[in-house]
Amino acid sequence: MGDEDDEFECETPTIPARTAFRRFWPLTKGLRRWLLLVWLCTVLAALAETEAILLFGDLTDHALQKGSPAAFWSPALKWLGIAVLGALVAYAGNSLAAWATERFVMRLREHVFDHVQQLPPHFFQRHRQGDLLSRLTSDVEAIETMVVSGLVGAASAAFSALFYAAAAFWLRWDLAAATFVLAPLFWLAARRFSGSIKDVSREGRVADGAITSVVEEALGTIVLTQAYDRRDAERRRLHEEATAWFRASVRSARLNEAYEQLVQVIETVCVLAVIGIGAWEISTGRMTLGELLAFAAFLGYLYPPVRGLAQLGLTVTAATAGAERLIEILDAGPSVTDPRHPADTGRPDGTVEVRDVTFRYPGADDTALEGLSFAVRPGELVIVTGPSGAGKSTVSKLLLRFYDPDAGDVLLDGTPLRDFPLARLREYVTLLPQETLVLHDTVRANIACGRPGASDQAIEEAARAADAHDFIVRLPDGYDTPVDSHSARLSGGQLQRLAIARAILRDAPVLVLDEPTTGLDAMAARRVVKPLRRLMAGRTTIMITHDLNLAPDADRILVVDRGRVVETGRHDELLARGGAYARLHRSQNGAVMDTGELRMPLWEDQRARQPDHTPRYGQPEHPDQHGQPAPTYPHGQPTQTYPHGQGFEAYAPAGAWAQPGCEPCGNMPAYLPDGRPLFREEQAWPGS
Ligand SMILES: Nc1ncnc2c1ncn2[C@@H]1O[C@H](COP(=O)(O)OP(=O)(O)OP(=O)(O)O)[C@@H](O)[C@H]1O
Repeated sequence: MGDEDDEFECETPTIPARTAFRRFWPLTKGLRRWLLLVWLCTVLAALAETEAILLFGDLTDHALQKGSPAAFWSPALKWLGIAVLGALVAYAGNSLAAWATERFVMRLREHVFDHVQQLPPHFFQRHRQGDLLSRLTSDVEAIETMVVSGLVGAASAAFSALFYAAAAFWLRWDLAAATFVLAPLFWLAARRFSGSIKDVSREGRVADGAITSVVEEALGTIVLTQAYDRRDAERRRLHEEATAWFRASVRSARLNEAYEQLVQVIETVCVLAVIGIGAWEISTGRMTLGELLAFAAFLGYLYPPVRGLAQLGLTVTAATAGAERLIEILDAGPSVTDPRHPADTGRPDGTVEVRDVTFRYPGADDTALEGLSFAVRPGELVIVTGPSGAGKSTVSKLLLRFYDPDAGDVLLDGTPLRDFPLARLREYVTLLPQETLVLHDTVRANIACGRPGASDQAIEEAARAADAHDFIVRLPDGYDTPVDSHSARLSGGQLQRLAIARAILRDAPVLVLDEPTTGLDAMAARRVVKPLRRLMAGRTTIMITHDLNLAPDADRILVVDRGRVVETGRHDELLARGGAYARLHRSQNGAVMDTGELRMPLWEDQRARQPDHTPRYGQPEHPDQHGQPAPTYPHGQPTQTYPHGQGFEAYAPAGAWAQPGCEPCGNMPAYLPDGRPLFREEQAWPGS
């Protein structure tokens, strides 16, 4: 797998236009007969033009040169009829061509998008999002100019060129032969320019992707930019990429223009040759003026397709640069696929076994997991903890089968995960990722995506179980309020509870929670605990976390380090053992803020250190709302600044722990030392 994926880090491969064309041609299936029709329309339009030119010669010789108005009407009416017919055919052909090309673009974009959605997580870590966006938009359109417009254009231009050339030969073969001697000049000019145009197009496309990436990244980190006044740095980054793009665009325009002008000069040479020879022929009486004008008109019609053919070569060459970038994506395969012979299991009970698993990320030097083993019985809660980079999140990726292990197996109810159909497996194992993922849709749709087709009642029940119903109904449109990931309407904790409601609705037997309280402040984390417990009840849960507040609840704790389990046991046993877990626990308690209910043991420690439960800074001056004496503070001044949780704990009056809006949570503080409630009622809608 390693070799196969190393390509992610390679330069985009260069490929010939023919290979690129063959790669995308199958996507025209179903459109080909329409393309043939477009080509037929072009042929008919060319025939109409030819007839019009012959009528023009006729008019010149009979009506104009002889000054006979009577000779005007018949050819003029025929010409008009042909012009109208030609216009209708051209309209139909061009409309059909637009329909076919847009359809192709749509199909190609969906094809690439669908493929991208199956790619493994490391693909997205190694490619900038903006660059992927530009590949899915402008590069997709470039391919169209190669495959559909390119092909139809080439076929039409080739036909027109041949047709007008034949007509010119038919009119005067000697004159035609004399002018066609110069035709290879067009081909030489196109050849001279095509290499440079491909290089410069490639540079332009890469720069285009880089600009989209910089803008996308800058908008994603706008708070950092503003808070650290990084506007100049971001502007410089954009300027660098924009300069590359600017240079490529200007060079490309210059090359195209130079080619155009060179072709104009070649055309002028041809026209002058015709007029020169024509003048000679007329003077000797071998040709009429009408014939010469008709011949010149054929040449006038002949040049655009000839020039178009050469230009098309350049367009296709430029589009190949886009094709290379798309093929690079399409060649990146998903890391896992559906089994050929899927296991025929019903809903599993939820026994999970990780058996001697070794895993290395594609392209990485070191193994992320090394002989890792553990088992979880149905309904158990197992916490996987350990230092940063130990391999905890990698465990979650293997449990969801984003990757298959290099050695060993991950089993669900005794069946290897690779034997389950992927869609079915992800119904059975639900991930609650560290970053709360929100769809750009309504609150209802965000919960319902846990189980598409769920009834409104089921959605509401899930929201209630996730303690989300109350804040949802306070939103302006309740469940129909639109939200998105950058929405300021919902706090981190509220978004997390939406995600919990979604997971409750999904009702999978196995849950993988990746740092469910990380990134939440103490109060938000506290509000998430009860919904989390409801979610975990009766399900096999593997919780990956640094936060050890739920550790006492766990049936087993696995301490992972450098991809191996270094300790395992229950919270008390591991603390008593005084090993890696005890050290982790100690370091966390020394560094982390209070998370309310989660931190009961700490608070009890605190109380244990003050056996008489007397507030540290003296006796109360007045009783608080619960009839408890309010504490006094140094110099008798209530303190309102709490630099961190520990400071707060030190000030919190013993016995005042109760959270408004939640059932009594034991001896937790409910009020700040100055009497304000510790937990404000949630504002569902800032400013509402
Ligand atoms: N896409 C990747 N490609 C290569 N190596 C990776 C990739 N993702 C993770 N790793 C490496 O695998 C190892 C385990 O990473 P993992 O994310 O599982 O650690 P973790 O314990 O979850 O860390 P943290 O607590 O900081 O999230 C680390 O050494 C990490 O650098």
